[in-house]
Amino acid sequence: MSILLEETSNRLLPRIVLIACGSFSPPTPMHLRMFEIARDHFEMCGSHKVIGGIVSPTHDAYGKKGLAPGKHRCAMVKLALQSSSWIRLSEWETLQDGWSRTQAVLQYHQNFMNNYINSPDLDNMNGDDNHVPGWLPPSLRERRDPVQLRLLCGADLLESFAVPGLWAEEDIEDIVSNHGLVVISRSGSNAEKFIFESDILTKYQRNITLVTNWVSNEVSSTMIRRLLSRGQSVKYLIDDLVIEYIKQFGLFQSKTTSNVFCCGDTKGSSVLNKLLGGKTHKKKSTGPGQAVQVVTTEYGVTEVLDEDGMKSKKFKAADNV
Ligand SMILES: Nc1ncnc2c1ncn2[C@@H]1O[C@H](COP(=O)(O)OP(=O)(O)OP(=O)(O)O)[C@@H](O)[C@H]1O
Ligand SMILES: NC(=O)c1ccc[n+]([C@@H]2O[C@H](COP(=O)(O)O)[C@@H](O)[C@H]2O)c1
Repeated sequence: MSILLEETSNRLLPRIVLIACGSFSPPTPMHLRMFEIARDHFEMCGSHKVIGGIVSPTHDAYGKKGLAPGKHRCAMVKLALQSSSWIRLSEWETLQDGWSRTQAVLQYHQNFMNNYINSPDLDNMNGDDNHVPGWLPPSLRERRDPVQLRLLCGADLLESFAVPGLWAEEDIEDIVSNHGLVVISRSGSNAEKFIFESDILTKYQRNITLVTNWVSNEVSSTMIRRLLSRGQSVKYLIDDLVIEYIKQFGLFQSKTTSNVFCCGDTKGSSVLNKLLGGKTHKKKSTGPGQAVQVVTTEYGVTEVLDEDGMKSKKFKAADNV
């Protein structure tokens, strides 16, 4: 809703900021479309004012196969966001010592925004460090009322809540009760059914916004990596600037070449160090990202697929959540 509309309707809408957590290896147009679809939804409902969007790439230690180094993923997200006036990159996760749980990511960004809104003296907000991070929505201090940070995700991420051992129950509860979820539909997933089968999600259903994406686009990072690894074109599937960057740094190349920059891979590290100006990146392959793709195949039955689409686990969605 425009400021004018908001003013004429004589009420200030509660403000929200959307944050998408993921691998973004590489970022695809759908990662960013999620934000536009969600903002349109809130604007059309007239229920909230979306004042910013944050893309937060996960740490290298997440350990998912195909994860390019954080520095490259952040650079690609920045390029993909060049044409956006309101979605911004947060490098915070990638700069931590290890992988951060999504609940901790939300808490960090939420606390930072709360402090920023309430800080009487902007410059002293971070103590000695006056740096205001680039991910902060510029209009944050235009009003002093609180801003809620909501987790924006595709329905497959919601369904990953049921992967045994992947998410702590208290984290799920904290995310849905204190922040809220905005879930974009994705083919192969059934978010409504998934919520119905989960007691926690049903309890906090009012904090979960399901948005139907009527113009679905099944381009995924996995598909892009697959085409690239086969030396095939990805033009018109992802941003030209991102394609240029991938070419320039030789990312996602075929496993038979020497510079494969996947997590856990040690062969490409010397080439990688050169490209990164001699900096050594810690690479652990033991993070929770081993469960890479979650697909609901029939009502209530969820499959966890590995990178090559091989079925590795099959379970009832409600078993875990
Ligand atoms: N086509 C899509 N439709 C809806 N949501 C999507 C789509 N692609 C990605 N997302 C969402 O974007 C977020 C970040 O996802 P992620 O980086 O894992 O993308 P991905 O393309 O699914 O990656 P990968 O193929 O490596 O598993 C997740 O919440 C995911 O659900
Ligand atoms: N317990 C948790 O907080 C938890 C578990 C698994 C994945 N995640 C996050 O969800 C996102 C999933 O990304 P992918 O869909 O690329 O695997 C990542 O940002 C990852 O850090 C969080």
